[in-house]
Amino acid sequence: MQAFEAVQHYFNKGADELGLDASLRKLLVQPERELTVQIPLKRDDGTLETLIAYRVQHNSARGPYKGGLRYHHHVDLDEVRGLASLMTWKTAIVNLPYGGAKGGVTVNARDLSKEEKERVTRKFVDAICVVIGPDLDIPAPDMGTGHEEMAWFMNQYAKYHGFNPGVVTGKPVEHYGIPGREEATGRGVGLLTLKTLSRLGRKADGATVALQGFGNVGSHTAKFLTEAGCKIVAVSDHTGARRDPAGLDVMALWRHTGEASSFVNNFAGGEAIPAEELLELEVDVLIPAAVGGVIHSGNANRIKAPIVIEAANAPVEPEADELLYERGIVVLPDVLANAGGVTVSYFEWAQNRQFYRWTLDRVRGELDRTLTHAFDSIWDRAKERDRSLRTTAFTVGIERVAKATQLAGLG
Ligand SMILES: NC(=O)c1ccc[n+]([C@@H]2O[C@H](COP(=O)([O-])OP(=O)(O)OC[C@H]3O[C@@H](n4cnc5c(N)ncnc54)[C@H](O)[C@@H]3O)[C@@H](O)[C@H]2O)c1
Repeated sequence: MQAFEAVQHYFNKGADELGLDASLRKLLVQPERELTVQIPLKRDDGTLETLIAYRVQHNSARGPYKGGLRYHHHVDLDEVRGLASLMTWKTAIVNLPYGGAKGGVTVNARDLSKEEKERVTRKFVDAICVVIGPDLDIPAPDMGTGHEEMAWFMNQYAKYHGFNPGVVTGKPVEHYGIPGREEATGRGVGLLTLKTLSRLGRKADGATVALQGFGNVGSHTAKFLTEAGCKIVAVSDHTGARRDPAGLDVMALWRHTGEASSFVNNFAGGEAIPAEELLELEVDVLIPAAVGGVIHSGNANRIKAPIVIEAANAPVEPEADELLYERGIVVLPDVLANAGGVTVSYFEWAQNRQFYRWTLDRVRGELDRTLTHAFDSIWDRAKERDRSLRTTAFTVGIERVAKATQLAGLG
């Protein structure tokens, strides 16, 4: 199933719960605006390459559009559309005053030098700056982008519209960013993993975890869960996977992938395993934190973990989601599990608009409170109505967006 169709599938299940009529469904499903642009990239060797980039603004009923920028070679319009609509439901589910958007450039970020990345980012801003702004659409990091790209983004935007740090979130802390944004998505994933374990009567201490992806989200999730007493027994990235039933040395892996800029395949700890095997290990918790579509109808019946936490966006395909639900496997959906990033982005945006600084303690406290509230209400409602966490989360999000749409009128 294509990315946008998959989100529509989940949307329809939530809309069915609410008895939403067909005309309102159509309005809420269609993106409000889609932009496809070209990015001329002058390579370091002087050659010219033309890249394609997208910004999809899905819905703004509850506030300015909000969503990340992805630099990845698989990016296409359908994927960006799917991810943009996912953001609409995510911001509504955690009750942030935002709509949903997403952007992306079809390019392998690892093939670009730092200078080339900067040129791509600035050209992207040149192409989309008319539809971006602190009250209009606020990008953030996603796969292949981080705080450096956000700093270039803000700087380039200022050349058109003047200084305004609230145009983008995920900026460096020293440059109008907020402490705790870098760790926020992983911290949120970790926090909600602990809550899921606790609601299922399982102990965090000694719980075994397999983690796919060791980028921003995966590495911070691993650190948080290790500190909470969990054992990260397997980790993978795009180069390979390592396993140690006694628990991998997560901080050594941090140094290896961070300071040493290396990859999982040549990490000295544990033993190498085929990357696909990681998903099928007998562990307490499986956390896909890399790309979409990794759990599908072909491998869903081989998943042995009783808990799957969707740290990545859309890692479980809809057919697989049904199979896991039938087997009693608890899936914490992406729209809730990885909402920590956009939540702290909201704090950063609010801080920028007030020219005020938050402390790390305050950021963490408010993040924990926001996610706990969303998690508890969705968990309780799912149990009361005997629905999956995903369908319940979508129901809550759709209810809020539909209400805002109706209250504003169509005038
Ligand atoms: N960064 C955020 O704040 C944020 C917020 C919400 C959701 N997400 C989602 O989380 C996921 C990861 O984002 P990120 O920011 O950590 O990206 P990143 O670019 O920092 O890291 C991606 C990681 O995934 C690995 N990877 C890529 N392909 C793989 C494969 N086929 N198998 C195993 N590993 C693979 C990479 O090697 C890398 O370790 C994405 O789905 C993203 O949309 C990110």
